[in-house]
Amino acid sequence: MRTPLRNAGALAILFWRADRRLTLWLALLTVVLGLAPNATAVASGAFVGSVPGAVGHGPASPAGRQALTWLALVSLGFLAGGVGLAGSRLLCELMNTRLTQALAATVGRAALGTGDLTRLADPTVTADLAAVEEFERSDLHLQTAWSVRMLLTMRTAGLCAAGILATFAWWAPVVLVAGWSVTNVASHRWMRRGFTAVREDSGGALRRADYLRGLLVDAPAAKEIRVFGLAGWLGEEYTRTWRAAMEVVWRARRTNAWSLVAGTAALLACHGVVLAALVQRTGRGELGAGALTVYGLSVIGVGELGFLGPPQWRVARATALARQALDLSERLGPPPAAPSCGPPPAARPAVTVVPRGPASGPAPVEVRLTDVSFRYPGRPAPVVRRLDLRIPPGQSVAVVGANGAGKTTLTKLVCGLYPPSGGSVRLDGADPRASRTDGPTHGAPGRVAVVFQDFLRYELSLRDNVGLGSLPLLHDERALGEALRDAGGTSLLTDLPAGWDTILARGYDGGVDLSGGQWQKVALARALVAVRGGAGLLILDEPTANLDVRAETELFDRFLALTRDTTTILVTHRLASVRHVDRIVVLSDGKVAEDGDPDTLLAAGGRYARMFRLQAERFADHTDPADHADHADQPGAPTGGADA
Ligand SMILES: Nc1ncnc2c1ncn2[C@@H]1O[C@H](COP(=O)(O)OP(=O)(O)OP(=O)(O)O)[C@@H](O)[C@H]1O
Repeated sequence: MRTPLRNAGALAILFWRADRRLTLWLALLTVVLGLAPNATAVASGAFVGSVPGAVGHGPASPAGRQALTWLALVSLGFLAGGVGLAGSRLLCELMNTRLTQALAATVGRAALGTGDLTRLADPTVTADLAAVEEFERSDLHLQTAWSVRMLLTMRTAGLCAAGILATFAWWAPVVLVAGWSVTNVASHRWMRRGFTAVREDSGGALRRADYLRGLLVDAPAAKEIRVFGLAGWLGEEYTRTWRAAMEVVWRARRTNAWSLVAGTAALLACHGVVLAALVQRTGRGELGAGALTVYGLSVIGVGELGFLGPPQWRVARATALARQALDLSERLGPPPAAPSCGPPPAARPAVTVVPRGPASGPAPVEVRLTDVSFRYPGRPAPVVRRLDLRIPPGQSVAVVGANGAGKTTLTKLVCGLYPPSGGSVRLDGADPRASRTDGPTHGAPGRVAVVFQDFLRYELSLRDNVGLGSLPLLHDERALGEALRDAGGTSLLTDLPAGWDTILARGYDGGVDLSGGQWQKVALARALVAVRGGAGLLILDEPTANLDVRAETELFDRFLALTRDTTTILVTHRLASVRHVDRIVVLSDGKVAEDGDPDTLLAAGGRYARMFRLQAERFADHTDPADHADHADQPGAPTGGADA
């Protein structure tokens, strides 16, 4: 019993958070609509009781007028019920919109509120987030307010009917409620087994089935699936997985069907006892036609106390989800902590901070990692081991190393996306995970701009895709245009049908998808906008994989020139592309293997020099590795890794 009550409490909190006034109005309407049918039943009984007198003495007689008054009250009761229903439908629609927003805000803020990604990697959190998201995507949540209102109205009406029936015999409502309770418990048990099976036994399989179905219908997956001829296999795999998941639910329900039968039999028996008593006392002349009508309607009315149907199931699901959503927000910590790198989330409030323009230039950030170790949650071995690195403000550093050396992990730690397992990461002396939610800098642009390998491709306009680097510059077309130009994407603006307003995704009116290289330019432009907006540290983590090495070199050089006053970290495995950085850091096995300026490292003949020569010598018929190092990406070619 505690769990349903806790869940109901969670939904009540969500209602309250969503809109207090609307909640109060709905509560009032719920009570009125619950009382109305009982008042109508009493008026009906009185009308039936007054009919013989009215027939005997005529409609103009006092008895006739009394009958007509009762009839008018019955009609009024029906009318009030109808109007109340229409009104509550309207309020419920409004409430659902507010609830959707409250739920999204609760879960969204909770997810964003995590200063780092550690807890988001927790499988239980992922499962809860997926469940809430699935609920939001389903039609169910659009019926939540209506279902809650309906269920509470039913229960109010049932309670009122029980009170009326108690005036016939105190035990009558008790017997009926007992009958309904047995049925209720039996049905609840049957339902719960189904839900438990979904959540605990087949939740993973259902998510997998959902993922497989997504692969079948999602546009981005369509290319590979068609080329590899996977559609048939995927279709079968989806059906098999879904059936296997549902079989668990069906089995749970089949094996518990006996409880439904027993519950129904108990309910029939209890009704039989009360109806028999009513008939008996009517037969003895103790009850008139009016009283029989009222009590008969009350017997039916008490059913509202225990009736199980779609509203109850929907409310059960909504309350459970509300609990999950609140649990999530409690577990994930206090919202909202602004992420410390990358473009700020679109939902962040408008900023009041005056952005630093390019004229003054953003103050470059000092990066300092002291004795940093890091292990991914659930992974036994550390990926970064006791690493020390100081990057003075304004320096440009290339981080190089073999696949899996820990380059991306290092950038994530610098961004504060994960807390180090040991040691400390400081940007200008501050923890990059520190929240910026208080004080006048609330919503200020991040001090770190980053473009990851798997940067975000927002299904939004070109303007948003570029401008989200710094919200204050979102509508500054000049700044956005310059950033796009500097990222080499000016032609995009002229080629796209609606210019800045073109949605960068198919499936929207006039929407256009971009090529991989074009997307990279957009992402780079976004980072440049962030730098204009005040980011003093720019990290490019191989976002240039789609470019050949010459284009990558040109781009890096252009970026280094553009961001001369910004601390810059470039991650790449093509050493020729980063010849013009101030400093090279070679990572190997999560540690700094070599550190120095490119010329010194090359002259020293160590690991970096070997890597550089290997990449160059592989194409010995050419003299400049920059001309050819892109071929190093070919199968079998050295990756430029420290162990190459
Ligand atoms: N989210 C994660 N969870 C668990 N392990 C991870 C995660 N991300 C990376 N790793 C592991 O950490 C190690 C370092 O990965 P990282 O991506 O930092 O290497 P990298 O040097 O950037 O490699 P590449 O050049 O291939 O991009 C790898 O062994 C990888 O499998």
